[in-house]
Parts: sequence; C-alpha cells; structure tokens
Amino acid sequence: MQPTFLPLPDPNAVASDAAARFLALAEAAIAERGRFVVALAGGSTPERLYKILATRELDWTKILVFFSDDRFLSPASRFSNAGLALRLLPLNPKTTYPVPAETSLDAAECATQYERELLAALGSEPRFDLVLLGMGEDGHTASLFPGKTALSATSWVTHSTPGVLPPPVDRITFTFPLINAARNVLFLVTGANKKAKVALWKANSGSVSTLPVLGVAPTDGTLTVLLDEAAS
Ligand SMILES: O=C(O)[C@H](O)[C@@H](O)[C@H](O)[C@H](O)COP(=O)(O)O
Repeated sequence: MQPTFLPLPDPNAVASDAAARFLALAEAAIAERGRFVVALAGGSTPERLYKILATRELDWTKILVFFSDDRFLSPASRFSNAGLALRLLPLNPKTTYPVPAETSLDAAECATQYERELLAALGSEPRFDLVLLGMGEDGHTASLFPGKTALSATSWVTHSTPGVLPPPVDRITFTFPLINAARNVLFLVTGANKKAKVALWKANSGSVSTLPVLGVAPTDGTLTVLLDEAAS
C-alpha cells in the first residue's frame, strides 16, 4: 500500500485532521466490533492531537490504548509517551497499556512482557484499528531506527537503542509486522527538519535500513501521512 500524503497548512491543522480521523475510526470500530484498538505515539504533534481529543465525547472504556513505542522509563518521566497521554487524556486505566517498564529488569524483558500483554488483550493475530506514528529527522518511525536490528524483527514487539537521541535510554517498539497488520496507519509529520526525508519517502527512494518509514506498508489497511507545509 502506497502512502497517501496529505499536505496541510500547519501543525494545528494536522492535529485537527488527525482528531477528526481518530473520532470517525473510533465510532466505526465501536459500532462494528464493540471496541476501538489504538496505538498512540510520542512527540510534539500528538500532544496537540491529545489536547483536542480531551475535549471530545469518546467512550474511553471501549478504547484499548497501547503505545507504538516508548522509552524504558516510568510513565512518571517527562520523556514517557504513555506519561504524556495519561496527563492529557481521560484514559481508562483498565483499557490502557503503558509499556511495563516499572516491572521489567531491562528493555528486552519489557518488550517481551508488553508483547504478552498485547496478545492477551488482542489475541494471537493482533490487528490495530489505528496506529499513530511520527517520523524523526533521520527517517525513523516508532523506535525503528536506521541500521538497527529492530528493523528486521519478526516478533510483534521488540526493544531498540536510539543511539544519541535524548534521553539516551533503550526503547520498546512495535515492529513492522505489527504496524503493517493494522487496519489504519496514520503519520503526523511536522517541521522543516523532516522535509528532506519526506521527499525521499514520496519518491520511494532508498531502503528500509536507511529510511525506516519505507517499511510501513499495511498489508490490508490504509496508510495516510499528514504533513504540515514546512515538512511537505
Ligand atoms: O519520539 C518518539 O516517541 C517516537 O519514537 C518517534 O518515532 C517520534 O514519533 C518521531 O521522532 C517524531 O517526533 P516529533 O513528531 O516530535 O518530531
């Protein structure tokens, strides 16, 4: 599935568009299957999205919330993606699954444990209704970084090392097989520092190893990339 790139004026427009899509998909999934299974992301654009979603009518008891990646840190950390979502959204604790950093010895164990929780909640062929993602300046997505072994992981969840990105802690991340099984994948990409990689992505130029976003290709789902003007 080739991505649909949608240029929008600015980060606020990206967040508003993403919120409208989130609401529509949630409504449809709850009507059809009784629940909405979503993976949230980290970063600055999701923050705007979460602030909008917090003002909308959503039945969070029917929304299963996972995280497409996170740091091996407690949600209390300001660098935790789960922490950000928990601070901004009225999430239901019973249907929210932060990575279990506090009960794991290291990121590898945390990834294994997270996969176990995910399979227990979603069954042996996990399929997200919506996976939210961002893209880093180096073309990484979730915590799938250029040149790292996590790019070829065949498990549903794995761990990875970001290299020099702050803070320099290990990460837990969805793998391509899990992302690509989703019904819908939605990227939020903003900022001029992303422009060069977006151009390569649009041209489908390079390899997954050098430009990890190229590895996102849902088998039977939609792939939409919302871009602000600076990134597109
Ligand atoms: O930071 C994270 O939690 C994610 O690992 C990462 O993949 C992020 O989505 C991109 O780096 C884009 O982040 P921004 O949208 O903040 O630029």
